[in-house]
Amino acid sequence: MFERLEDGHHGLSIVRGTTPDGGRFTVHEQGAHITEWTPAGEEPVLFTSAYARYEPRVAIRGGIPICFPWFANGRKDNKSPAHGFARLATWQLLEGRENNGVTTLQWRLDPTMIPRLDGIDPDRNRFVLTCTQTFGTDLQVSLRIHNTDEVPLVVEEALHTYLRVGDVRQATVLGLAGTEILSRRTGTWDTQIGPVTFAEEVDQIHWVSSGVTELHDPALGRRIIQTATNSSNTVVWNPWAENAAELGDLGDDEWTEFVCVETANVRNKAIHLNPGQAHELDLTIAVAPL
Ligand SMILES: O=P(O)(O)OC[C@H]1O[C@@H](O)[C@H](O)[C@@H](O)[C@@H]1O
Repeated sequence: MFERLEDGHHGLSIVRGTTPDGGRFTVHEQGAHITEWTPAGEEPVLFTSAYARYEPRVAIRGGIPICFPWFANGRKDNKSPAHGFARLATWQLLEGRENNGVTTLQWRLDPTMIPRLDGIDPDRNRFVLTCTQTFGTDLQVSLRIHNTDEVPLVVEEALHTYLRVGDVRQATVLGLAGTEILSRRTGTWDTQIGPVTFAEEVDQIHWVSSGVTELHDPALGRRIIQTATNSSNTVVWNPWAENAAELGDLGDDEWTEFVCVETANVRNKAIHLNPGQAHELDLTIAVAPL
């Protein structure tokens, strides 16, 4: 069961629903942004800040922001807003349906739907972005970009998943050993040895070949398994205490409660599409006991 609530949450429109087994989800139309997913019998899987701002054209801290058509400030570090405009735009709900205990929502965005885009991205191409979200015992998210222009299109993208943990200091991310890493803090390259652990700020882009990561969370006694298809990068981020204190939309202690493990195609792995071509990025999130 789901319902669309116009101005349903601090003046923003949302789709909110439950699955027959008792799972819950919320999606904000701004950004087609999943802000809650709680499968039946589980703690919430996604972290959303208690201090998140819910205002038109302001990014929501938590959940799954969709970063598009650039990541951070873009490949040349000269774009704003950070992480592109898709997370600030109001998407159109194309369809919602329920089938065999799962709910599927399909969203659409094209550049004509974004106010004042000329000031943000004067060089944009025409494209259609579709996001399909399926809520059941797993969560599936597909992001499809279709180049509807007559010239090639190059875009970066990320599903910037904020995963909720009991205590980041005990958490580890497996599945990235041996990958090349670019530190966004220092700009240096390295190779990941063993699992990613957290003892200070972590902000790094991995170049991956396998699409499977596992976040181990001893404090909540669970694993969050993410399986990605057509993704060449995984970004791992936790701001740690000092940086968190500078983020007005994050509580001073909330940095302990999440790890971002982001499914992405960025930098030299940006998506190149000829006219008429399409690309689909797929992610499945599942939870299991540790
Ligand atoms: O504050 P924002 O724009 O949502 O970005 C949050 C973080 O997103 C991560 O993906 C970046 O690697 C970090 O550098 C950044 O700080």
